[in-house]
Amino acid sequence: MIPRVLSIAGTDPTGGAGLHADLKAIAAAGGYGMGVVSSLVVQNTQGVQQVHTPEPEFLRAQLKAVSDDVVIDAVKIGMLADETSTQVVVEWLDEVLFSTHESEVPIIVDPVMVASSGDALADSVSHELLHRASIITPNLDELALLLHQPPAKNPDDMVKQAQELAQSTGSLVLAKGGHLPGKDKGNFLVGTSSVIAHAKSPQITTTASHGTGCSLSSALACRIANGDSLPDAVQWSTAWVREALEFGENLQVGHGNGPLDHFHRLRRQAQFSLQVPHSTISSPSRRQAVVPAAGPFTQQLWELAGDALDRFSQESIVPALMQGTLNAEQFHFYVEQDDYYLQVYSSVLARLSSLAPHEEERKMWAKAVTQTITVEQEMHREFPLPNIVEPSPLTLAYTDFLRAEVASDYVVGVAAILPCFWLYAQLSEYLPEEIKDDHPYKLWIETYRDEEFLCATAQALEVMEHQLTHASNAQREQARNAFVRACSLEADFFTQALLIDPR
Ligand SMILES: Nc1ncnc2c1ncn2[C@@H]1O[C@H](COP(=O)(O)OP(=O)(O)O)[C@@H](O)[C@H]1O
Ligand SMILES: Cc1ncc(COP(=O)(O)O)c(N)n1
Repeated sequence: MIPRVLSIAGTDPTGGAGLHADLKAIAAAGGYGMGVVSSLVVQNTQGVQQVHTPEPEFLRAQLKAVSDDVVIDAVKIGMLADETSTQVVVEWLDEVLFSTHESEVPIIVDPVMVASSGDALADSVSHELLHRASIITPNLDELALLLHQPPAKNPDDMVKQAQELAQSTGSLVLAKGGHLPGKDKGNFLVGTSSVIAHAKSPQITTTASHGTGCSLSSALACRIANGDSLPDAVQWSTAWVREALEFGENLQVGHGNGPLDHFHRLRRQAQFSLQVPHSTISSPSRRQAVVPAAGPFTQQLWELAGDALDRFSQESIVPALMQGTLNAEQFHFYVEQDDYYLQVYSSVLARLSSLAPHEEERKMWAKAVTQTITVEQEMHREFPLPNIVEPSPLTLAYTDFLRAEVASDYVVGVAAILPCFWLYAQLSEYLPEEIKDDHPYKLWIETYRDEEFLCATAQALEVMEHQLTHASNAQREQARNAFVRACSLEADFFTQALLIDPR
């Protein structure tokens, strides 16, 4: 079922806040958005210029038009400019929504009073409305205003105030930490006596903050209507808003505080590289290899890795992994897939060892098998993994590809396995200079400095160079193709975790 979510809110002709933001947020959260206009607001990213609030009958008629026709799975209420508008909504909730809908419809009230530009949008939010909310989503200042107290200065005080509001209204309160000092801008879902959920939102420095609160509460309404548990819905919407905030400036909308990129995640998912044919290499790599090529043949391969390396370093999990901001669920997925991959990878290395024409090469591949098994055992010690990992379609495509290439020809097999050494070795280039102790992936990324692995990569490159020097032209062509395909799969392998909806 696709949740049908109604937003009752004011407008923003620049599309970043109010009803416009709500509809985008609902769509991004997987729902069908509907909108009843409470006030027409002349505003842009720099501020509010005028507010026109239609007659109460007009608001009533809009609400009736929706509820006469559509089953509503959740309601998000934003700006209500005056007491009369609030009264109309309260009556509609009591007389229509609560009486005609069999199951309880979640009502998320965002007590909008002041726009992020500092302009007033409503004088107050009536307790009559707050009492009817399932969840109220005030920011720091709104929470303080509702309680007639000064704004909280730290998360603990914010939670205490949220608890007070929950007690006086009987509703849950999502206290939003966007304006808290400190590095975490996360949110707390609070009941009368306890914290039900906390979702972290590590600070992003951006001017694209217009409509953050509207978007968060709409996404929350939609995820609850979707059937998510409350903690899951809070996690999902907080992580999604943060991502939309992170990429908002790219939209280049307006000269003030611009909007979030509500559809950044969908855009990223749509760009997933499996759609790009492997043969379209547009930018030969000019970057320095951490482990240098072993001669002209491997140098040519390095240049062919250009596109994949760009994706690997910019669009995969690598940047977030290095910064420590990668979502835990995405990291876990990556580690699981890596575990499956390594099992197949070690069997492919073993096969190369059995095919190698010289004793030295046989020993080298066999040593790589042992190293891989050791890494895998360590992974199992450090990170709890299920006994049987289900490979994703992409992981399976990569591992099946390696199995097929190694079965066709030794030289081609070496070319297919090479990106796993070479691109992986490149990871040490992206390591932060200092990995702080509170970096959540410290243990993991420190292994990227492993000298033994860099040494094994140099040896694999020697083998490749030697084999290509003595190969036929047909074999070289096949080997190049296998290498480019494997580079692309390696980059995809590091990108696929981002396709998961993080919470
Ligand atoms: N600078 C930021 N870095 C990370 N997350 C942020 C930032 N600003 C806002 N958020 C997220 O957006 C949510 C809503 O923002 P907030 O400013 O608190 O609300 P409002 O837009 O109503 O003033 C925050 O609770 C937080 O989850
Ligand atoms: C119609 C309308 N509703 C709400 C806001 C608040 O926006 P923000 O989420 O940035 O506080 C706004 N600027 N306009």
